[in-house]
Amino acid sequence: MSALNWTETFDFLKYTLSEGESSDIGPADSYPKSIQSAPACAHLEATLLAPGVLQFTPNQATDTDLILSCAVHGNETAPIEICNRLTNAILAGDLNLRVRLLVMIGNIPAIKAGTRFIDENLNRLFKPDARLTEATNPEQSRAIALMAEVDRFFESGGELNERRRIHLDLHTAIRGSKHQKFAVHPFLHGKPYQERFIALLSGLDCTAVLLSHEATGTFSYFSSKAHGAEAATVELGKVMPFGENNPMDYLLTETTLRALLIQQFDWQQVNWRSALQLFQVSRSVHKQTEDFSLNFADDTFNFTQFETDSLICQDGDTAYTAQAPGEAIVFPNANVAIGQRALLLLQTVTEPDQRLGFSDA
Ligand SMILES: O=C(O)CCC(=O)N[C@@H](CCC(=O)O)C(=O)O
Ligand SMILES: [Zn+2]
Repeated sequence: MSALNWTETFDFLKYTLSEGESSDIGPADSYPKSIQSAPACAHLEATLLAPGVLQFTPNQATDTDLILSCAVHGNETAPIEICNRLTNAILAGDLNLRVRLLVMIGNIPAIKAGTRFIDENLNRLFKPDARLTEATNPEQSRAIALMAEVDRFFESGGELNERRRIHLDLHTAIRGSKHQKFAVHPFLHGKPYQERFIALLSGLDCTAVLLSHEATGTFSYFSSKAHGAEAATVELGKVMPFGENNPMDYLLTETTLRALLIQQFDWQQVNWRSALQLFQVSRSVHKQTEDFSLNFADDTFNFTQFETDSLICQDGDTAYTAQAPGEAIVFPNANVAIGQRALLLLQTVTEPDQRLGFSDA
């Protein structure tokens, strides 16, 4: 294994973005690389497994395998900054890690380009039951590599019944939201929800959780379905350029992430029932024609509700109207490719315990 010497100026994000552009970090194919001489290396191993993929393994026994991923969409900068701060803090010895941790920076070329993706939306390519095996563009090859890293990380941690597996895939939303921070919980195919995980999402400052109604190609769905991980797409505010995110907006989120990393997060202290609204995804609208339009203004917030029978969007000859009182929109985007999801429709869940299935907890 090749080695990389940590110095006080080491910065995980800068290192990842400068790879291939600087002669002092070695060729891009010299993986894995063990990080040496960091203050934290006295009590953990830090190994760069691939560009933007860094595993921390504490020397002492752990019972949790945690994945923190960001930049699955390249222009969603706040999560990248959060993951970078946490990673640098661990290496500098400022955070006493007590879980196995895999940090993943998703779409590196898209970060450099300042765009959501280069050729294709990476967060539609993680299909556990119809896996990509050959790539025809950068996102497809990255999806194949990231899925292999997730497989290896969870499988090498130990059996699912002996470990807690968590994957938090951190994003930001394109438009403003009535809930500044919220999470999308993957479809569980009838398996039970975990109250401790809903409480964790609340602890991360999410005030809404959307329960998916179907299989998808998202990164969090992959970890949930293929590895039984407690997983979610966590939306942390709105897309902003690097440097324009206010760290104060992420104080609670980051405090909870730090607590999770040092095994000090106590989910039973979180009053999620009063802090969090639950939504069921009722419909997923996929764009079918170039003649697709949204029937509301560009600055309409996520979670805006529509009156029954009012027009939400039009796709060629098909009109989508609100089917129940208070049906709400999230992630509307008329500019997606044909066949891709153009928006989700939501119903408010009035009996969260009943819907989540742990009313006796
Ligand atoms: O704001 C938007 O329109 C998109 C924000 C975003 O990237 N959301 C994720 C959600 C993934 C999920 O449904 O779990 C995405 O669209 O990939
Ligand atoms: Zn995103």
